[in-house]
Amino acid sequence: MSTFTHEARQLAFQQLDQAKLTFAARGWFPGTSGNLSVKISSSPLLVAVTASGKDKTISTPNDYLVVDAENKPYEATSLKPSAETQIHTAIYRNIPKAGAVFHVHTIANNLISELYGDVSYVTLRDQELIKGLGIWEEGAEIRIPIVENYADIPKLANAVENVLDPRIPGVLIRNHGIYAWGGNDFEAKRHLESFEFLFSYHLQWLQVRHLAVQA
Ligand SMILES: CSC[C@@H](O)[C@@H](O)C(=O)COP(=O)(O)O
Ligand SMILES: [Zn+2]
Repeated sequence: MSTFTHEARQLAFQQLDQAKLTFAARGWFPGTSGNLSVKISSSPLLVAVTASGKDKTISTPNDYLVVDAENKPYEATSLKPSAETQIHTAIYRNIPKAGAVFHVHTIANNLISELYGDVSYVTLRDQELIKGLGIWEEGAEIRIPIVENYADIPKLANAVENVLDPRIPGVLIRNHGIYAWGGNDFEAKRHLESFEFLFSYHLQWLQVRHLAVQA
């Protein structure tokens, strides 16, 4: 017997579609990259996730499916779950309050991950948008973990799992992209947008500062 209703599945698919088209309009899914998920049940863990290799700038009736805790389709389907589904389920397993996980490849998140990859984290401070991550303390400083981009997905998922920090809703994968999450789709989107703003600001700040020193 199914542990969720048809309506719950449809709502999750709609939320994924809305997030997908919004991010696609910003060019956040180059070359079919990126994947998104929304949790539909905690016990057992069941997750609505993007199908692998799809053009994420368009909507079709075959873009999403439901997977279980073993990353296998929960219902009969010809669709293949995202190749990186295991990273999503690792996050849900370790962060029980996570309700949605969004992954995008952007120039800004790739540059930041390479710039600070050798130290395995990037530190950001003195930015209003840190509040967008749900961190409201005065003068907050955040450390976003960075893991190496292992081709072996179980190894990559394990690396992500090992650096999860419940205070920081994101992990960078070096020269690959970011995984960001939140209690629901709205919060995961806010976190992802905040991270991307912080990364772009930081990169532009480094450039402007460099030019100012030269002048
Ligand atoms: C086509 S490049 C990107 C992929 O290798 C992967 O990193 C990615 O984000 C998308 O994989 P997918 O299987 O479509 O979810
Ligand atoms: Zn990816």
